[in-house]
Amino acid sequence: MEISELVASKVLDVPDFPKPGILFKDLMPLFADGPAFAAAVDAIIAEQGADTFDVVAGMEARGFVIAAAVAYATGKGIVPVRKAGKLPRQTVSATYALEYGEATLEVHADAFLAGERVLVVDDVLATGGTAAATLNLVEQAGGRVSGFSVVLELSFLAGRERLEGRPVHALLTV
Ligand SMILES: O=P(O)(O)OC[C@H]1O[C@H](OP(=O)(O)OP(=O)(O)O)[C@H](O)[C@@H]1O
Ligand SMILES: Nc1ncnc2[nH]cnc12
Repeated sequence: MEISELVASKVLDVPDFPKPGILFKDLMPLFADGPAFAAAVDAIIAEQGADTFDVVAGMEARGFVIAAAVAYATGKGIVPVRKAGKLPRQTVSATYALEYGEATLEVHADAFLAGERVLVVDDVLATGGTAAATLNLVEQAGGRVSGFSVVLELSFLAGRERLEGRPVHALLTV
């Protein structure tokens, strides 16, 4: 089965969550299925190339699931990009709008070596607010974004346009 079909078969649509009018794409069935989760992680690594990055960054919370698996499978480290107030040392931060609200993300100011190649991964690309903020934070903290992968892209929310021509890999675009 194609990876896009596999992902499609493991995503549940939940209407009106977390707010009326939002169609929430729930990826928990994909995460809970061992072979399907492994196939998704392997597909992200294959499309990016394991030798194209030095470290993996993932956004709290669902991005951590993918990022940790990609990091472990490739023998790289993981840098968590966290919601405000969670990191103990000096941070760089960005506030942004997402499909159903607003959030602030932070990363430690010394999280990356100068010029380190950083693969950014998340579960969903919706409006692109989270992704745009994260890519900027990685660069503010001294890293170089080598690629950005998501499991699922919601193209009707135009997240790609917000990323101003940066390449995005999605296992499934709907
Ligand atoms: O493209 P955007 O409109 O920014 O939306 C995408 C983001 O929204 C979700 O995270 P959320 O902030 O809901 O947090 P969670 O992972 O903690 O559930 C998702 O995991 C992405 O990070
Ligand atoms: N519709 C949606 N479903 C799941 N995660 C999301 N993150 C932002 N919008 C989302």
